[in-house]
Amino acid sequence: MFVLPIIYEILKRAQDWRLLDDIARELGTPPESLMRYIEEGRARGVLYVDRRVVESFILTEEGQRRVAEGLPEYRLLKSAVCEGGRCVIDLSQPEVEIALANLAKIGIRPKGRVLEIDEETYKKALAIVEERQRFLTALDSAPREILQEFLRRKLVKRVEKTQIFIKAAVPIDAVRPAEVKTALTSEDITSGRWRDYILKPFDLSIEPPEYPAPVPHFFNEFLNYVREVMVGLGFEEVRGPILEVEFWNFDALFQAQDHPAREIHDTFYVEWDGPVEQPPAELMEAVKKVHEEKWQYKWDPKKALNLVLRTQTTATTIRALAERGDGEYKVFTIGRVFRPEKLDPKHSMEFHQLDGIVVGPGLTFKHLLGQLEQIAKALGMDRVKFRPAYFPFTSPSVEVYAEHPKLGWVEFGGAGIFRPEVTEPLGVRKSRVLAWGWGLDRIAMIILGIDDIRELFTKDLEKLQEYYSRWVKYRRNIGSRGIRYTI
Ligand SMILES: N[C@@H](Cc1ccccc1)C(=O)O
Repeated sequence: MFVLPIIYEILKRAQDWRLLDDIARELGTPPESLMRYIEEGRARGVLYVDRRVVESFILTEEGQRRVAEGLPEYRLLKSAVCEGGRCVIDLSQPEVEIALANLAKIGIRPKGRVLEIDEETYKKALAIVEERQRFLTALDSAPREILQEFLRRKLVKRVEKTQIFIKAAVPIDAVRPAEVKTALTSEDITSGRWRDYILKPFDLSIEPPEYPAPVPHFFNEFLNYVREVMVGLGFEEVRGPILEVEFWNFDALFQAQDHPAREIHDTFYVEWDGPVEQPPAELMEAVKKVHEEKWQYKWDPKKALNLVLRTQTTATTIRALAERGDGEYKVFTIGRVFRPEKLDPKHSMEFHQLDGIVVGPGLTFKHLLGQLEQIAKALGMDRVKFRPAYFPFTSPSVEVYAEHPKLGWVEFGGAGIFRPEVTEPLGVRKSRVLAWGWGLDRIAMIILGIDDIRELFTKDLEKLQEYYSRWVKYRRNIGSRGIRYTI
């Protein structure tokens, strides 16, 4: 069995019953600091613990004073002047009454104003008194009658003390000291060495240190600004779940169930056997029909109800479209999305998107580009480029790029007009739907000149300050910039 190294040290010394205080002294630690290990050893069944209440004596304040100054009778005897076999003590001294009362008990009494005794008697008396003085500093070894006397004189008081005795419950070769770990490496796990470690449990009751946020978080400020811009342009905000059914994340967007983006490497699938929110039955039916007709495969309603971490906030705008149907309106959503990407300066498995739709009859591709231009301008992006692209749910489709001061042209989102295969099952027939999804992390990197996506989540206070001041400067300049774009 593996035990903490300190417990091992204790067990080694406690093969027989031992007083904890003695072991603590050997280990050079105060006994109190061993208590939690004693408890742990007991809980793990490697240690017996026996508590005994014993009486013990400690000095009173008076007792402490007498240790420092000497007992009155001791001081009196020490002031003797001995000559020619006789010892004489002057009695005009402080506390002489107490001293004499105690000397009387050992048969020494004055005659008149001086105390005069033969040297032999003096030496005997001094020996008795010296011993008493010594026992005052060694109460543990003092004989009973001396303690009684100290008690009577209120030099000591009786207290009860718990003594802890311990004894190993296992032979020492049945245990081995183990390393204590607060974190495991992948090496620890693959080699199986983790079995030999003792894992320190997290104590969730401990308050974390307070985060002295010197400035608001620039990325939060940026997200709020994007929200303001969208509302300012006449869009209404909608929200949707992060834990989404495949139906809204993929099926309603005409992404075939065998589309590569739905394979495990691109999506975090969530295991869940409980109930999920059911999309309307006639909608499921309509989506099934269009998938089977156009993509030529057997659509599986069960698969559509699997849970995923949403991979795109288009899942949320398509919900809004299904709810509101035909008409004239503009909605947007801002939220987190998740994809199993390899973390690098431009990719993270968790990022933020701004998705928007503009719904209305007679909308065209030009309207879309105009709308995107307007938003890009409001966010202060100098130049954007559009490139033809493919998304299963839009046609025509574009990718949108902007120039990063260091990384060059960076793609930050997609856009297009929803295909009839997307809109018709939702009952949207008279209107066309302009749609886009932009990566907000990338946009923040572009406008603030940050060249690694991980920096958006830095904990370095100086950097947070630096990025915040860049953001403040940037915001001040937005509006005085123009936008040029090429198609
Ligand atoms: N959802 C797409 C972006 C997009 C949204 C809407 C229309 C076209 C493209 C993505 O995440 O890549």
